[in-house]
Amino acid sequence: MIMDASLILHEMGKRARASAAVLAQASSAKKNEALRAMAAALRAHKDDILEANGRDMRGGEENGLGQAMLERLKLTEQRVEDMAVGIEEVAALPDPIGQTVRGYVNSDGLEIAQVRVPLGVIGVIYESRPNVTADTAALCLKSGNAVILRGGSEAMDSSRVIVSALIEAVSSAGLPEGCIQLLDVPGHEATTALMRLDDLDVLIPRGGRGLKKAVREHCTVPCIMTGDGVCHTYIAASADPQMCVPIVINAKTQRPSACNAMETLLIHKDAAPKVLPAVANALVAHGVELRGDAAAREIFADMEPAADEDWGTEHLDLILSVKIVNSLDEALAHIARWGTGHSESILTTDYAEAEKFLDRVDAAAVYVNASTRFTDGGVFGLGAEIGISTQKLHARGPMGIEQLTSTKYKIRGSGQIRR
Ligand SMILES: NC(=O)C1=CN([C@@H]2O[C@H](COP(=O)(O)OP(=O)(O)OC[C@H]3O[C@@H](n4cnc5c(N)ncnc54)[C@H](OP(=O)(O)O)[C@@H]3O)[C@@H](O)[C@H]2O)C=CC1
Ligand SMILES: N[C@@H](CCC(=O)OP(=O)(O)O)C(=O)O
Repeated sequence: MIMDASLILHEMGKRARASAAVLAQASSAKKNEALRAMAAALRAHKDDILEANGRDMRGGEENGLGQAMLERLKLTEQRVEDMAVGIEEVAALPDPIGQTVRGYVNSDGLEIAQVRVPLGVIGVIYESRPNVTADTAALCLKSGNAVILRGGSEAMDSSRVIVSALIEAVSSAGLPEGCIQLLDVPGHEATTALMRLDDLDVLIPRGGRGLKKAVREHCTVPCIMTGDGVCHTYIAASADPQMCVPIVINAKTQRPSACNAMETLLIHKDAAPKVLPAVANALVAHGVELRGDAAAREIFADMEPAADEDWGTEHLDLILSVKIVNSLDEALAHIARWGTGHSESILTTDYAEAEKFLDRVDAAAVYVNASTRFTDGGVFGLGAEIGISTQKLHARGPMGIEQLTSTKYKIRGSGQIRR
């Protein structure tokens, strides 16, 4: 299987590289034409896509996939339409390629322009969420990059039909079919081979800890990790009690399977007696299982004891760890110890405390008085996102089209030599 995947990928890499060269020179009008054709193709192939998704759903159910994961795998007519609209929104974004980031004349009289260019060939490994296939293909095409997609195995039928519709559209718009390719090989040997594909300019792995570990062990190409989220909400002593229930409920229950959902609630000891009962009752009413430390369980008895491993666990489900802390510093230390650098929030009315939290927490997105669920490319005004980077190099936080570009310097001289 290693040989098979590597051989297949070798050919895919060559096609992607050749297609990337064409795409890098394509006009904005041509790319937008292709994107609009991609949206139309999804609508035209809606029935095939839903049929394939039905097969994936049945497979998921047979294999015991949890409700949250099935919900994320499922497509409906509305979700296919949302995918098409999402691609049209990407088409409507300004083209980043060719933009001048900085332009100046240096002391030698050289005209120096730093301009945006595509990254080249991008590999994306992602979870079993079919809309990511369309979003990622659209973002890569708009930013002038060829992409090799490897979606989650539970969504493979859906991805296959979606990618085939997208390729048909790209080709009808006169761009090379190799701009968008699907690595349609099951098993982790295939994803591991993608991590080693020399033709990739960058790999974007989007997934949980198993994937992260595999990337650390096997990846030989530059990589932007969009990681798991052990996200916290800290209710400070001065928190506005009116805000606590809606924000906590939203952060935990609006989409528990998302990486930006809250996994641990920290509460200052002075706020806990007033706030915890209302918050905990609301969570239980929303079906959330609570796992608390001893102090939390003294205030709200309907909680399982939290084990040490709960603090580091991304449940991705209706399970929440709860801990009472003595100070902001203790909350910061807990987040530094157990957080994954994704999204963290403080609820407070104290300005100094809010600013300290914003400054000290080392995460991609740090919030005051808002739900961690907001960490999202669409919400942040990027159009869509290819993932939320939890690393610092090249890009951090939601990654849209600009984050899929690099720059180069164009220098225009008039005979200068360096002395
Ligand atoms: N920061 C972000 O932008 C995002 C983060 N996430 C995170 O993703 C996780 C949930 O996704 P989940 O369904 O668990 O997806 P996984 O992490 O299990 O899988 C994602 C992809 O990685 C592959 N993969 C998983 N493990 C390995 C491995 N050991 N070696 C090689 N390839 C591997 C999978 O292939 P296969 O399906 O064949 O197993 C799949 O294509 C959560 O932790 C969530 O927070 C999710 C979305 C966005
Ligand atoms: N940006 C996304 C979160 C990304 C994410 O976690 O996706 P998934 O793990 O597939 O549910 C959102 O909040 O909609």
